[in-house]
Amino acid sequence: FLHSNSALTKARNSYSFITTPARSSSSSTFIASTSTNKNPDVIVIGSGIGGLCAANILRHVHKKTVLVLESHYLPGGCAHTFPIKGYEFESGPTILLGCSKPPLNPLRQVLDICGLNVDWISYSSWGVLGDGDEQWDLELGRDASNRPKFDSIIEERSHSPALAKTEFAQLLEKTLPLIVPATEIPAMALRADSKVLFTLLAKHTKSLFKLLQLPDAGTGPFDPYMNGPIHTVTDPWLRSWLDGLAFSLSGLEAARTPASAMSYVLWDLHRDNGSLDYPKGGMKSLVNALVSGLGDDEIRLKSTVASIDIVGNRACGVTLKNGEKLVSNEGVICNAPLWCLRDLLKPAESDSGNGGVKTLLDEIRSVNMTRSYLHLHVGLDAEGIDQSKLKPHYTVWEKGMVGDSEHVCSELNMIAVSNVCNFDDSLEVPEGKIMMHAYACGNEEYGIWEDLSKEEYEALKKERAETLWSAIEKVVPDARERCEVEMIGSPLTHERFLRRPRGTYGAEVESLFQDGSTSVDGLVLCGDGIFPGIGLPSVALSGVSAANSFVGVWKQLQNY
Ligand SMILES: Cc1cc2nc3c(=O)[nH]c(=O)nc-3n(C[C@H](O)[C@H](O)[C@H](O)COP(=O)(O)OP(=O)(O)OC[C@H]3O[C@@H](n4cnc5c(N)ncnc54)[C@H](O)[C@@H]3O)c2cc1C
Repeated sequence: FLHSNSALTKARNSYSFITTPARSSSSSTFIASTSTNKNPDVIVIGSGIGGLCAANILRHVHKKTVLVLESHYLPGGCAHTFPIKGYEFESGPTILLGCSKPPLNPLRQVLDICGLNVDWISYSSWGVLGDGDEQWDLELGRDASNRPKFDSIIEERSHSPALAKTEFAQLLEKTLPLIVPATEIPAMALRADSKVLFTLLAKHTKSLFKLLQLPDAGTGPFDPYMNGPIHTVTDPWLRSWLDGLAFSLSGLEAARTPASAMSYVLWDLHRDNGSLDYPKGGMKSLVNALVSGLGDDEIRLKSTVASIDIVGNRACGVTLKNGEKLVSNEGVICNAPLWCLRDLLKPAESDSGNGGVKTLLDEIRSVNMTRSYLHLHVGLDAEGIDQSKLKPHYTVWEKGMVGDSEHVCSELNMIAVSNVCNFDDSLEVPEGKIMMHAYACGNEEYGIWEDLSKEEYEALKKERAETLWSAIEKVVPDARERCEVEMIGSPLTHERFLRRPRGTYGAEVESLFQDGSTSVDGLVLCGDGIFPGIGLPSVALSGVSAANSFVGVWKQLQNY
């Protein structure tokens, strides 16, 4: 308790350092005065949630020294928060489940095992706004007769409700075995190499046995549950809903989303007391908690890694963009997106020990990207807005949910509107104001934004953001008159500030790395390019797995 309190103070201090322009512009890298100049055991490239989780597990559980190198001036990667005119806008995630009640997701497991505290706000419904007058609330959990509350939505919305309800009930039943890994196996049991079989055998034999009976051991896409042979969803409304739900998880329709992620989300949303969770104080408090778990000299911001130094076939450190060389005793964890990693691997033609690098580069070449994002962040005057009538989140289907010509996931159709001031009054916004974030999820084409003049670029931003504005207006009709801050983010903004090549949401499920192991000794990967892919719980899991592979099986088993 004492540790986490002092650590939080440290996080606050370091955050004020990060957000104070006068200080942050005074130096190109953040090197704490307490730096010991000793080589860390493990260097972590990137302070996304995956990298921060890996570093915390290494430090707190395995007692290794770490150094996290982040190219941005803010930590958190896609989950970072940025201050503008008194508002703390969130650049990405807001929707989480499995943080407030068991079974706890890997992210919450990391916080717990490392003694880091975040308070969680739970809520149990979000709004859905379709074309025309369509408007309904997705109520989570079960009703008095223990049926998913979602059944009554199906009843109202599907044209063949009896069929749709049966198909949904069967879907929940048939996907139940897939939640074994998420509900029975703690993240600490996993590791990014084949020795994972030993840890599972030693401590989780029954669950391992169940896992091995799953198709593809649970790592495949959801397709067999949407289109057969395991189960077929034929009802058009239900199919659209599942596609939309999947799309916000993976940037892909349901059939191409990881079956394990889909099954877990379906189970968790519709279980007894199903709810969603949000870190009180916003994503900043989550990132701060993870940063506070590291020593002052264990994270350096504005430190872009230019290459991973590989001698023979072993990763033994990195070179920064400013030429500084940093050596690690045991290896390197890369949390940067896979396409960034590609640029950090430079095989020397003359070195015959570079076979591992070439193999890894070939693997990365075969990874396909999902598309990008369009963002609209607004600060609004809240006078007269009755938040009790609003929801913390909306899914807006601008062109409808079930269309003949337009797929539910088609361009600028599904817009997420996040209204987190609805339930968290501790967020940083000026007095009497609220902030909203509307975004077109993972389907914005990067190509249309390339090679434009400044004028063309600004005009395109205005034009494309009209759809996002219209989504916000469905929630607050006079939003434009209330607006005092407006920021439109294109795929180029996404690429620049989230360091995501071509602004991508992440890797397509078919090309995810199955685990973080690589053909280069001492180089382990974590983040949303690694199974189970996109999402904070998933990247936390790959972070833990990467960290665990820096200790032997026996030590890992002793440590949890
Ligand atoms: C708009 C949006 C909404 C989302 N909503 C949700 C949601 O509601 N719920 C959910 O669970 N998930 C959501 N996600 C997905 C989730 O945010 C991501 O999957 C997750 O944050 C990715 O984390 P990561 O650890 O893989 O890496 P990233 O967040 O990509 O972090 C990688 C880090 O590496 C750094 N880096 C890259 N190259 C270098 C280099 N050469 N040197 C040093 N540092 C480098 C980057 O700056 C970055 O900080 C959303 C994402 C977005 C964009």
